[in-house]
Amino acid sequence: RQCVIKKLQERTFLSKGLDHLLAQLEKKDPQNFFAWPVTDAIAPGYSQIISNPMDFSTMRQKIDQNEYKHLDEFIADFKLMCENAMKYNHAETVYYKASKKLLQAGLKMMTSDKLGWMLNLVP
Ligand SMILES: COc1ccc(Br)cc1-c1nc(N)nc2[nH]cnc12
Repeated sequence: RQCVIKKLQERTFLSKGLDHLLAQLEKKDPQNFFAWPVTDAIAPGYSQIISNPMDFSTMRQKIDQNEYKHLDEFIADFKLMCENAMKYNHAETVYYKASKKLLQAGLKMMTSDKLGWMLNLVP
């Protein structure tokens, strides 16, 4: 019973931390390019080129549904989201440049040692 309570506490602890990280990352996307899924209407042929789409609203859903067991799963979705934009868009576009900048700033924030406490939560 105690271990169940402990697991639940750890889980809310992790999701609180991920909530905070997501909010920090969203602030780094002022044009809201990454707030919602990219549609084929916005980007012709996107769904044929990008097989695993990702965006901040989907990451929010996954936090709320406890789908992230570890910080590195959250980081992997963030990287996927940025890499998708760099795959579909050419290097001189505003989207490619915004995603490169977001990726660098986001990883710098998330891989700093002060986040070590989140890395081993919820085994
Ligand atoms: C949700 O996406 C958008 C929303 C509004 C506007 Br304007 C552009 C995009 C968008 N466009 C393209 N070509 N590539 C992307 N990668 C991530 N965002 C995008």
